[in-house]
Amino acid sequence: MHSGADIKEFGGQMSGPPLIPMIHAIEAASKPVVAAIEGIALGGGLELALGCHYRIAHSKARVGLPEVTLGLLPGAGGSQRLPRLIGVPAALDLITTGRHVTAAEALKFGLVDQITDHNTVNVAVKFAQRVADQPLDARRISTYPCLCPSDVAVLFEEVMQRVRRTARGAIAPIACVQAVRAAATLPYNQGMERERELMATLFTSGQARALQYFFFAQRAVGRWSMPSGARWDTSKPRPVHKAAVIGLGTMGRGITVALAQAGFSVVAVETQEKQLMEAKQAISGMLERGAKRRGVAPALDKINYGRNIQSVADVDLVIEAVFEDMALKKKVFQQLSAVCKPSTFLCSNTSGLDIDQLACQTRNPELVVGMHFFAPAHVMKLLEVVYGPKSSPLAVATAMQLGKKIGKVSVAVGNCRGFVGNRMLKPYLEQALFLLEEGATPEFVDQVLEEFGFAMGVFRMSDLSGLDVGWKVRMADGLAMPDPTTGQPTRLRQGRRYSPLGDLLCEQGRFGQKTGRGWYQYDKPGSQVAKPDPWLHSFLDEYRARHALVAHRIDHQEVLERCLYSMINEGFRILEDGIAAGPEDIDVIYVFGYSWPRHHGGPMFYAATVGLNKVLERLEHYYQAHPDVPSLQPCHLLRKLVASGSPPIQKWREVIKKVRSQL
Ligand SMILES: CCC/C=C/C(=O)SCCNC(=O)CCNC(=O)[C@H](O)C(C)(C)COP(=O)([O-])OP(=O)([O-])OC[C@H]1O[C@@H](n2cnc3c(N)ncnc32)[C@H](O)[C@@H]1OP(=O)([O-])[O-]
Repeated sequence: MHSGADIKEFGGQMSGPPLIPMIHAIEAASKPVVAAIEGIALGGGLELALGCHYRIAHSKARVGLPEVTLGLLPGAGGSQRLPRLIGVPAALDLITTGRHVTAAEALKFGLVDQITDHNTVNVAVKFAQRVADQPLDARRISTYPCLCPSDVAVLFEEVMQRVRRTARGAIAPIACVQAVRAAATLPYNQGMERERELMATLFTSGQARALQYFFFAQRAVGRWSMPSGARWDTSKPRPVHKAAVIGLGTMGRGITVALAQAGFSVVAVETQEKQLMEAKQAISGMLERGAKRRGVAPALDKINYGRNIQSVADVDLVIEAVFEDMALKKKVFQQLSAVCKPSTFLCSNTSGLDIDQLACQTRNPELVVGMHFFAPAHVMKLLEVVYGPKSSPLAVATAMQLGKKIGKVSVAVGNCRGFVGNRMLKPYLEQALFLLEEGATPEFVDQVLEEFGFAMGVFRMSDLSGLDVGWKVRMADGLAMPDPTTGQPTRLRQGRRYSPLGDLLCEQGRFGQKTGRGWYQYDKPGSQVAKPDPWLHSFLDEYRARHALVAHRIDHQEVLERCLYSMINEGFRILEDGIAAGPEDIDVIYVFGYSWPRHHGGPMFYAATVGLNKVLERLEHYYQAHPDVPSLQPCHLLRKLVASGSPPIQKWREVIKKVRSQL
């Protein structure tokens, strides 16, 4: 088993002998060298095997060149040998995606010479004896010509365009294509030189550091802790065999599919007949499509549908996914508490409501936690597991383990409005609206955010998810209403600046893609092609005139700083309040749940990269200009970190601990 270089050593002194000369020496050896691959051979591990004359893999082995996921390329000859061995198209696929392949697939590619179910080393020794007297000249991959399709220039052009489109500003996938192009067009030695130059650029890039940080952050979130001192390693989960989902709207359907696909028996309850029929059809379709993609049988028989909440009496865990309305959810929790076994965990898929209020409706509030999925729930990797003041470590451990079993990256977070993800989204969305009021257009704001690396800018995203969702929440909060004295929308609510722009669009029936109009216009309802809307531009002009707002030129820097730094500032408040245990939790939530570009590490890592003093200074600047926007006021923890000399992100927890103990 060889998982490649020790990622902690990147950027510092690497231990052990230099890999490239060692691989060259193996390849140049006059005796045959056979690599026996068991478990995994990734990165440098596979590059070493590519220097050998033959490769034998166990049938359960996996191989791959995952360097691109760490912001690098296979820099020990991998980018030059792999295309020579398996051809340019297959090598481009493996190197630009970093995906792991099974032994069977590796054999199909010609990456390994033989696979075995027996002891790999024994088989490799026998193999070596068999080939001992065969000439090695034809086994040294660096001497192979690179197998290219005749239209290789067109192929590289197409791949480069596709990679640029999907890389969202990440440089490693592009460098990977350039390195493979060098293999296809240059002699081996020159190709190696090009690989070295490209690797040197990547090695010192901030993106590689961000991706390597993120590798460890993903693993760090599994080591959760609660302010009570409960921890992942001292809290045992209870096994869950049978689960239930209550409410089969979009979220409930996705959650049911995720559970069934992972092998859980699911009781899926929907009280409305028509909705239940539609849900059954939709869930079966999702399961069948997923099974076809994975080449397995659809898990249709794992689900029992029902209209009656009584049918969940014997399940181990329930996930409530009814409409986002506190009164309704409270009622459901009262019913569940009466119907279920006393030991059943009761979880809510709320995206921001108070878990404690729900827990208070039940006999066993310690068994209540939030399980906040992201749409579409069977696809999106993120799960926020939300503990309230009464939630037991057992309930948190069980929800975290269930998340893992259904393939989610689960992050344990505290209970507050919006939890971590949606709480941080609020100032970000708010700033985007303020920027429109002050002179920007939705297209410009989105362009800046998409250039930064978000899959979608804030306004395109809002059109996709539907403007009416937030409108209903703001109405319930008493925000989205005209001023009772004037009947006019006001720009001040509850003592702070408020933008009613989203509410005004909803009043016009502009709910986004589904109505064919939102921040953009669409050819027809449901279309995904967003086009700038002249109506919206005149509407903004009129709005500014009505409120005596003078449009000013807003540049790229202002959009980025106001949207991102206000969100980051909220992230520091979340850390200060103990809602997230550390910056890694926030960063993992943002990358997996909100399409934050992974090559920027996550919002908190990005703040560290920009420099905490710069973030502080710019927030102070904007807060001075907008004193009625509290989210721009730099929080105590940020000031404290800057005053402590802006320690590296790995040391923030020490400062956070001090700040929390002073509160
Ligand atoms: C010039 C040429 C240089 C060569 C470059 C390369 O080789 S680039 C290629 C570089 N290689 C890669 O990109 C491979 C990266 N690794 C993987 O993809 C997966 O770990 C796995 C598939 C090997 C095992 O998955 P799994 O779910 O069974 O296990 P898990 O993921 O939970 O890990 C268990 C523990 O091991 C830790 N750890 C693991 N690998 C490394 C590492 N390389 N380094 C350091 N640490 C590593 C991991 O952090 C965790 O520690 P914790 O949190 O317990 O303290």
